[in-house]
Order: sequence, then structure tokens, then C-alpha cells
Amino acid sequence: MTTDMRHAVVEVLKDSEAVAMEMARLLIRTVKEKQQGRVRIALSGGSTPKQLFAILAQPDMARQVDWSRVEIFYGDERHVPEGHADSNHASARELLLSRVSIPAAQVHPMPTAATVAEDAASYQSVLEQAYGATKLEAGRPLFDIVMLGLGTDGHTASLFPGEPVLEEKKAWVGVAAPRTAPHERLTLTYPAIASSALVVFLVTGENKVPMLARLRQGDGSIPSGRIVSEGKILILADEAAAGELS
Ligand SMILES: O=C1O[C@H](COP(=O)(O)O)[C@@H](O)[C@H](O)[C@H]1O
Repeated sequence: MTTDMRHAVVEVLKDSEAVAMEMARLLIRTVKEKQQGRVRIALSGGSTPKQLFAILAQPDMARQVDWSRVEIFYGDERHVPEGHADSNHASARELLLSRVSIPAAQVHPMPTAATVAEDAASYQSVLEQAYGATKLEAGRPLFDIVMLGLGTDGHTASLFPGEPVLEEKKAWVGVAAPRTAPHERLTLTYPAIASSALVVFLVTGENKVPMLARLRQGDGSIPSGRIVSEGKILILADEAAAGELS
């Protein structure tokens, strides 16, 4: 079974805080319910997940997760030096990962010290090692959860309109040099995102209204509209982003 955007489940919540809280509960539940092995989660970047990170870092929430069973990956990263203000990992580390008891070896930032192509190849190896194979197998997802955001131009992860990486069919990690956003990027590709038990889009704010409407229709002319998962797809949106469709 694969799910495309037209078959995504949509949950509209009051505001961005309710979206972050729902996502936090979903993460807690996923770790509790998975009986064996590590829970592999790819985090989204940008501003939207910051509220989630802050909520999950609160002691009463953090203690509900067995962090020793969690492995953190990223859906995309800006190719900037470690600790840069625009780094997705720096933000997740500051707001969440440095505040919970996750073993350092289970946090896998996308590397940014070499060339963007070399760093993409290195991250491919990191993912292959975590997965235990160099080919994705149907029915054995690479990720338990892939979190995604939605750009006002319809991008998701760093799958930007017009980028060659949109056509990648084999590699799990690709590169992008968007003209409309700062920095070169590393990004998970469509095949890597599709190897997931659950994809969750977090979409908040009224500036996302037009793209969220197109995402819900599975509009393949925007990169986010072409996301599929071998598991389920959930959109958690706030009322502002859902607009009159809510
Ligand atoms: O550049 C990016 O943009 C999207 C959306 O970001 P947001 O600030 O509107 O939440 C994000 O999902 C992606 O990971 C990020 O690198």
C-alpha cells in the first residue's frame, strides 16, 4: 500500500500550539507503541517545528519518551557551518536535543563540512548503516516518522520547485540550490521519504493557505504535492492555515 497526498488524513486544530501538542503526543505514542528496536524520526526544519521542540523538552513531556530508543535524523539541512543561525540541527539541538537524555550517537545531523555533494553521500551512508541495507525494501520502512513542513512556494524538506533532485529515483539524499531561499541544501529525496511508516506535515499560519489547499488536492505541480509514503500521511494544520476549508 502506498498513500499519496489525496489520501492524506487532515486534522485541523485551533492554533499552532495545538498542532505542536498533537505532534508531541503522536511522537510519545509512537515510541510507546513500537515494541522492538529503535524509533527512527526525521525532523523537519524551518520555524514551524520550534514550538514542538519546546513542548517536548518540557520535563513532564520529555519523561514520557524513552529517548534511549529514539534515533534522530533530518529531512533537510541548510549547507551552513555547524551552529549557524540558519542550521536546522542547531535549532533542534538548542530547543530539544540538548535538553533530553538522548544518547549523542543516536542524533544524526546532516554533515555540512565538506562539499554539498560529498556531504550528501556521507549522509546516505549514515542512513544505510541505520537501516542495515543499501536498498530500501517495501514493508520495512527506513523511518517510523518523517516530519515535513510546507513552504509558501510549495516546497517541502528542501525539495524546491524546478530542482533536479525532484527527479531522483535512487539516492536517499540529494542536494538543492534554490534560487528563492538562502543556502545550498541537503535533502531527503522522494524515495527516502516514501520509505516511512508515517509522514506528518505540520502546517501553520495564514500565509500557508494557498499551498495547503493545493497540497490537500495532491497537486503534483508543487513538490510537496508529490509526496507519497508506503505507510500513512497525516496533515496537522491550524485553523489559520486551513482557511475556509477548516
Ligand atoms: O527551508 C525550509 O522550509 C520549510 C518550511 O519552513 P517554515 O519556516 O515555513 O516552517 C521547512 O519545512 C524545511 O525543513 C526548511 O529547511
